[in-house]
Amino acid sequence: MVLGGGTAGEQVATGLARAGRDVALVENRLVGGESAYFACVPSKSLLLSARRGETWEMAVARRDELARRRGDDSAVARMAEDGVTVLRGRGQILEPGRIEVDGAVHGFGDLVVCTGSEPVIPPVDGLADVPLWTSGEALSVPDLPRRLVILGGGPVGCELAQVYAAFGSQVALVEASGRLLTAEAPFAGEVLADALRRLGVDLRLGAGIGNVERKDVGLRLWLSDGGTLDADRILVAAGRRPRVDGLGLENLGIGIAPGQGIPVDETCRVTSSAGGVWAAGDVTGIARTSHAARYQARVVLSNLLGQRREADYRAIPRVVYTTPTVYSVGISPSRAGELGIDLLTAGYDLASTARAAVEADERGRVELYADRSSGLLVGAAAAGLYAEEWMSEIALAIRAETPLSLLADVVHAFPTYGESVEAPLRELAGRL
Ligand SMILES: Cc1cc2nc3c(=O)[nH]c(=O)nc-3n(C[C@H](O)[C@H](O)[C@H](O)COP(=O)(O)OP(=O)(O)OC[C@H]3O[C@@H](n4cnc5c(N)ncnc54)[C@H](O)[C@@H]3O)c2cc1C
Ligand SMILES: NC(=O)c1ccc[n+]([C@@H]2O[C@H](COP(=O)([O-])OP(=O)(O)OC[C@H]3O[C@@H](n4cnc5c(N)ncnc54)[C@H](O)[C@@H]3O)[C@@H](O)[C@H]2O)c1
Repeated sequence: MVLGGGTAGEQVATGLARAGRDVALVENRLVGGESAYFACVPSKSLLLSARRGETWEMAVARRDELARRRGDDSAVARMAEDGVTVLRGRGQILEPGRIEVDGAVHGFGDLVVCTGSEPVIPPVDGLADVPLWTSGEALSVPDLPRRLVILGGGPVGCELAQVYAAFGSQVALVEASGRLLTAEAPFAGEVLADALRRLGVDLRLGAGIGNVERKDVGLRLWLSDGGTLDADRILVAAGRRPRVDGLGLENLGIGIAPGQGIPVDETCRVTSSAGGVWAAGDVTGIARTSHAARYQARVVLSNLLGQRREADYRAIPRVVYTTPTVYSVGISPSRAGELGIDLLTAGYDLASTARAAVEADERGRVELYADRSSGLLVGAAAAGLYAEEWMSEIALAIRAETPLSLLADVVHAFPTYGESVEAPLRELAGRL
């Protein structure tokens, strides 16, 4: 029994059915989940349309086409072809081996929980009384607000600020911490802040929203730093939490701390359950990207099919698909500080590559982080055009624990942005 038919659930169910197992998938919205209809695909489509200079109408038409007009007929048909039984409705676990789906009770042997995550709405005075968007609405409705305030400067807030500003909305972004993409290397947030400001985005960093009030026309927001903002629409992009409420997990003896994901071990088996219960994707709270959800799904699949497999999260990329792209992988400088790792850092400005001159785009930088004690690369960050493509070799280097002396000997084609990693790799190899 697979509970939740998004990125992770679809992959687990299909894989098990193809291996000849008897599988049911419970889904209460759309088979395919957030990514296909309300998150990754529509946001990347709008960002590309913005880069190409398309009109808003063309961009919305393209987005909706790619998001399959938010219909899952083809996804459900594919499931049926693979032999998966799709149970439409909300699933709630009653006891070990029994689940209720909209009034009907079904039995199961193994259970895989893949219920994803949901947006967090911060407790701001007046916020509950005004019409709000979360990313789901922002990526599925045809409206282009004249004045948009975005609450939160993480990946969602930054990507959507660029989209709406590029299509002509007057965008303000309010971020409580002092910078964008707080968890990543500081230079990445600075490069992105510069790009957003050039598009006309009003960045209010280091401020929260005190309260919100409805006006005759639109809304007024009072900020914690004493400032005000007027808007026609608020988009809340203040983080997401694992979707665990109301699933009946307590009936399997699974306890979860507030705001946390379902605790799993390295095989993605739920640690506090009696056995036969697994989890994959955002609901585990571990990596919260589609590629991580698919990876965990493959790990669950192997283990359920009798081949032990352990997940390794050391080199899962984190990408913000703005222009320029922000790519991070492995340990960030702040995480290294928390873990007490003695980090060696070497960086390079993309402006010094020949490719930057050819592209007439000199924005950005790359930084590589090595652990002085192990002598290995443990993290990297880049802000620059196409960084999501040319930084993949660094993910491989971290995952494969490739010696720095060998990495420093790798030759990159001329003229590419990829050449930018050569000097920092040589520097790190020389300092170790
Ligand atoms: C705006 C935005 C942009 C993003 N862009 C990217 C990107 O570019 N790249 C990237 O890698 N990641 C991106 N992400 C993250 C990515 O969308 C998620 O990591 C991914 O969708 C998680 O997949 P999942 O299978 O865990 O959950 P989901 O795909 O959300 O699937 C969970 C499913 O479970 C169902 N469900 C929940 N509870 C029940 C229940 N009780 N009964 C029945 N069904 C239930 C839900 O309806 C849903 O379909 C983005 C996220 C957002 C919000
Ligand atoms: N390209 C991608 O892979 C991609 C894109 C978008 C989202 N995602 C996933 O979606 C998840 C959610 O992204 P997100 O950007 O919503 O969350 P986030 O947690 O990364 O960022 C939320 C931001 O909102 C700020 N904030 C919270 N409350 C606030 C308040 N009251 N006032 C002002 N600021 C406030 C926080 O300081 C934080 O910087 C991420 O974990 C990410 O993995 C991935």
